Amino acid sequence: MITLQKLAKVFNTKDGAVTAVDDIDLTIDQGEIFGVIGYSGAGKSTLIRMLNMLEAPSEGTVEVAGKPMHTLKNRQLREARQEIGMIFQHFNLLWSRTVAENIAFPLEIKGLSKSEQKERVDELIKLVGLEGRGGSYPSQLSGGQKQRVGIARALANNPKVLLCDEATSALDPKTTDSILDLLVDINKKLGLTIVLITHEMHVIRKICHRVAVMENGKIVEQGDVLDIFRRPRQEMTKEFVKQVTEPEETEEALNHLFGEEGIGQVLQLTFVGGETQRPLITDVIRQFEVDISILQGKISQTQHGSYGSLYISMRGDKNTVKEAVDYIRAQQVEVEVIHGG
Ligand SMILES: Nc1ncnc2c1ncn2[C@@H]1O[C@H](COP(=O)(O)OP(=O)(O)OP(=O)(O)O)[C@@H](O)[C@H]1O
Repeated sequence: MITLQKLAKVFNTKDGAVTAVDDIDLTIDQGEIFGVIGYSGAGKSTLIRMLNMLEAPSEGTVEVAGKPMHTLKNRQLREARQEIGMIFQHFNLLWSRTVAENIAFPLEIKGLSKSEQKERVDELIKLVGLEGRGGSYPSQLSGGQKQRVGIARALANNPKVLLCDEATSALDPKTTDSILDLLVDINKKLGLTIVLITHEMHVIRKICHRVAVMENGKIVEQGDVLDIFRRPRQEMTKEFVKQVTEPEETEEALNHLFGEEGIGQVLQLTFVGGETQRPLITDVIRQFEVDISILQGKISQTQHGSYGSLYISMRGDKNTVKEAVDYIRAQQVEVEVIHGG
């Protein structure tokens, strides 16, 4: 559905050239929810804005829904853009227009009759759960409701692709989740391809099928969300995975524990899918002369199944501990020795 080849963007500023996107190759399949994660300045916004040519590439090609976007101009570009909806962090609504009038805006531009517009607006209002609010003005809505208007407007022309530029970054955690649920719902109902950019791994975990990690304009790692959680390779990816698997206070609490006598070896186990339900710890203590204390555990859900993260401390004879760790590794469970290795 989307193919990027050797895509690059260089901004020429007073202080010299800034390479925002650096030689990116990427393919996104139809019906996929694809996330791009990175810290501020990584180049995410520039990348997503090149998908609909809000930003023109310096080099490379962008193909969306079979159209070579980088070659199109004027009318052809306007037509191609109708296949690509977009939502923004700060909603970009028209404040002097009601909810219904905001949603109708792209339909007006397309030249639909008043009655056709009304019919489509009613459908969209229902789709995004804003029944009864069509006559309200944006200033009378909550942040979550404003983003629902943004989504309805972006979907008005039945696009094939929806681009989400930090669409939940201005919302509180509960509202974020309700908007993410809506995006999953729309993806399933309409078979829409969704590309989102974010700096929050929670967003990736909750709704994305695949993810790319961006740093300094490049994609440094990409893959299925579950695989990335299970085996992050790059330091940057590990940091993002920690946002979800390791609450902030964990590191502090563990560091405190490391100072205690007899803590033994502290291990982080990561397991996915059916493995999350295996009685692994029972197996280990039945087979090896080791003592295990569970320090912290968590199971999280992704679009492709669950994964768990468990911190344990293991004590016993050095060789036996090593054998027990090797045994756990042989069960397809990732083991990281984080203390006493
Ligand atoms: N119009 C512009 N002119 C000059 N430099 C720009 C422009 N837009 C972006 N940049 C630079 O390109 C780099 C990437 O910016 P970009 O906004 O794409 O990153 P980002 O990952 O989306 O970060 P953020 O979430 O903070 O927007 C930054 O160094 C930024 O300063």
